[in-house]
Order: sequence, then C-alpha cells, then structure tokens
Amino acid sequence: MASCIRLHQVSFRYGARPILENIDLELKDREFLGIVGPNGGGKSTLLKLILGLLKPASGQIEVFGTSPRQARHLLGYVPQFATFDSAFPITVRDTVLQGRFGCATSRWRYTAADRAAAEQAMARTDILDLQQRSMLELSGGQRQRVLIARALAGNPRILLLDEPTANIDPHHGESIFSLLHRLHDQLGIVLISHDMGFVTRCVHRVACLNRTLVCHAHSPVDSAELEALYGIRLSQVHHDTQLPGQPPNGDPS
Ligand SMILES: Nc1ncnc2c1ncn2[C@@H]1O[C@H](COP(=O)(O)OP(=O)(O)OP(=O)(O)O)[C@@H](O)[C@H]1O
Repeated sequence: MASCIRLHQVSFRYGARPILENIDLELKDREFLGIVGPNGGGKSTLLKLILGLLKPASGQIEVFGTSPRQARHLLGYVPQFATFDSAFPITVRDTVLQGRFGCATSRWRYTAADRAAAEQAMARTDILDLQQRSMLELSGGQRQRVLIARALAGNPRILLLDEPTANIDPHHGESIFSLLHRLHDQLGIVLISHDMGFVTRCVHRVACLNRTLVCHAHSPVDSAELEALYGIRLSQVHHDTQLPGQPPNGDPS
C-alpha cells in the first residue's frame, strides 16, 4: 500500500522549548490512525506540521510525495476549537463553502462547482436540512458535523481531526464517530482523541505521543504503557480493525 504521509526524524520547538523530538511516522493510503497522549504532548502541533502550518526545526515531512504546503489541498482539517462570533451569524451553507476557498478560481464569488461540492459534503455529513440555519442556532454535535463538511468540501484524500468530540455530549460524540467510520470508506483519517472507547473500536493503528511518538501496529497498547504515557490510570486500548483488503490485525505496510 502506498504511503501518503511520511515524517522522518522530525523535531519541533516553540522558541527554545522542545515540543516534538525525532518523530518517525508513515501513514498508508486509506489508513485510520488514532493519536493519543496527554495534554500538551504535542498532538495538535504534529497535525499543524503535517498541514504545513508550522515548519519543523529538523527532519523531513512529505505528503503525497511533496511538501505539506503543496499538498495542502489534499488534506481536510477539522481544528480543535472553533469559536463563532455571535455578532456574525454565518449560515451552515456559507461555513461549508469556506472549505472551497483553496479550490476557488475566483476569490470574489463561488462557482457552480463550489456550490455542488459543498452540497455533496453536506449530504455526506447528513446536514443538508440545516443548510440555511445560522451556526449560532446549532448544537455542539451539529456544529461539529458542519466543520467536518467544511473540511470535506475541498475533496481531500485525508481528513485530520483534532479532538472532534471534545465538549459534546456522549450521544452526539457516538454519532460523530459513526460518521467517521462511514467516511473512512473513501478517505484516510488521522484522529486525535482522548476517547479510548472509540480508538479501541475504530482505528487501524494507535500512535502514542508525548514529545516522542510510539506507534502500535500489532499488539494492543497495554495499560502499563498508557499509565507511563499519561502518568494516570487509563483503560486498555485495542485496535484490531481490518484495513481494506487486509486480514484483521494485519500490518498496514
Ligand atoms: N503558539 C504556541 N507558542 C508557544 N507554545 C505553544 C504554542 N502552541 C502550543 N504550545 C505549547 O506546545 C505544547 C504542545 O501543544 P499541543 O497543542 O501540540 O499539545 P496537545 O497534545 O495537542 O495538547 P491538548 O491535548 O491539550 O490539546 C504545549 O505545552 C503548548 O503549551
């Protein structure tokens, strides 16, 4: 299976402060990777490096064989915190259309192709009926679907999500995870989540990040490893989901 994201010995610092050290990671086509780790461990920073929003202090990052910035249009990003200014009541449809910004031929108005892509993204995330509503009227779970639709509107090949179920109730969190499971039929997914239950059920591989990164491709992450990583007691993480065309627990490489 081809690699779509490759990090080799990547390190990153904010000022003099080391955040990530010697990260090696390879993501295969259509893989579903979960990233877990303690607060401040560098998970969001890692996504921003893959997106080309930050530059590594050392090491190389390739996305679809090119630089992250050049491959940006192939990546859909759902950031951790999205705040909406209550004085700016943007509709769901206009929010999803923002996802076409990088694809638009004119910056002044959207084309029929942009509108069709936004409509398709809303259909994929089951929010077509919300399209005329203001973002301010939505529940946390509905809002998160809109942000996923916005990330899908540019027709990415990989979706990167930073804690998509933080601050939403467990019922809506489950429905977001079911949506991701369904979207994964067509896309690679990189998911940062503290939700061990979902990581347990859905991802192919778990990467544990706390400044350095350890990937678990074969055996379950055991509770001793999680305790060492987080410094607290957590439940065990299993990951025995089948990759497309591979046996259960198969090596994705
Ligand atoms: N712009 C910034 N300038 C300086 N330090 C930063 C900046 N952004 C993040 N940091 C620091 O870098 C470290 C890693 O942050 P990051 O957001 O990547 O962690 P995280 O694993 O995603 O955490 P969380 O689970 O809390 O979201 C943290 O100590 C954070 O305070």
